[in-house]
Amino acid sequence: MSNVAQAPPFPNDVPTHPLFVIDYALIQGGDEIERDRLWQAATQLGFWYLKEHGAEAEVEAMFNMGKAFMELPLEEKMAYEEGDDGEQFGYKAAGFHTADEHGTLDETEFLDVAKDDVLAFPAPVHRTYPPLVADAIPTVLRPFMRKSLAINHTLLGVLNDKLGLKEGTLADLHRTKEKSGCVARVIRTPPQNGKDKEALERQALLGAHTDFGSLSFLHNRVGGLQVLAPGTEDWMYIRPIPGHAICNVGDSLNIFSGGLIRSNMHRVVSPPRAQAMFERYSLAFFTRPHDSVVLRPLVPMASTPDGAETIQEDKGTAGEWLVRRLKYLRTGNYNPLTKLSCKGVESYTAHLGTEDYGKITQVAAPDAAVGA
Ligand SMILES: O=C(O)CCC(=O)C(=O)O
Ligand SMILES: [Fe+2]
Repeated sequence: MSNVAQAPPFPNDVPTHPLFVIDYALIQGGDEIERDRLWQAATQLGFWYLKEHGAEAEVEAMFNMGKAFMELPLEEKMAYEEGDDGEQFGYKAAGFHTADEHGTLDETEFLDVAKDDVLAFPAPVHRTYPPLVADAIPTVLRPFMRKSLAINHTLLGVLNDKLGLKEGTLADLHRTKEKSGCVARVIRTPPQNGKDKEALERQALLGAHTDFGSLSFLHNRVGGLQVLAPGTEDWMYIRPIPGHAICNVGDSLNIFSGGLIRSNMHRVVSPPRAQAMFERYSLAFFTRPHDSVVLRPLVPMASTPDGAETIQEDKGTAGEWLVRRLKYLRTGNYNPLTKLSCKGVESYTAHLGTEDYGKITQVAAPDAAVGA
């Protein structure tokens, strides 16, 4: 166990939302039942646990590198700040994203390292990184990314088949060699002690959002991640389970699937109870379509329960989608008086993705799910 996991275990008396547990070894072996369960998880909530993924050692090394980076002096990190133009790689300081439509500041720091920079290293594709991060590219970042990419591509292959798409269709929209927004992210939030209970329950440290790309491979050590399940109004914690990654679907895959595969709302709040007194670290790898891919449905569109079609037209390219979503999350583009960005576009709502499309499938209690 690394030194990022000092907090006590997630409490047993805090309500949590159950998730399917998908066994990656069975998926790799082509097990039909497990492939069906992955499809159910992806279409019902769009979140599942993944066990037997074989990336634990790489994840651990990433946490240790990420912690060393986060402990650098703020001014060193600020030299790599992502800025207000939709740049998605580098460092995002706390308070630089709005956490809600009122312009509340987020409390989350990111280290975002591009897949393209890691695979082409030492040649920079998008940007350079602090020496501590650059030095870790061959030994830490590259092994983590290679595993994450392989896992997400295997899962995409299953979803490709279940959608009835010609073999390789989704793979062809996520070509590793093309420039993309694929990124490894280390996430830190500060200890939350000293805040009153109500503030803790109310305040998002990372605002409610859907992910921008296709598949996210997430590693939580302490609580804080919450989902808003379809048909419900209460945010529910997801329980971190040792050795289990949390996988979730993002907007691009939701759009490709005509709304069938769900990109669900989630956020980060204070870890519960005694865990709140500790820093929270988490780690994600986001697989996103390459930048030039046009986001549009590839299968007939799903309908909402009242029959209304949800995804009407193409949404521009994956690259444009990312820039728009990131840019209008930036505090620097938010005007607290008019809620208009400096450039005269509605700011917070201008960043939104497929959050409105999530009313397609009713969530059923997953079988054999744990975490509740
Ligand atoms: O830290 C987490 O558990 C989730 C982070 C997240 O949702 C994101 O970075 O998109
Ligand atoms: Fe997310």
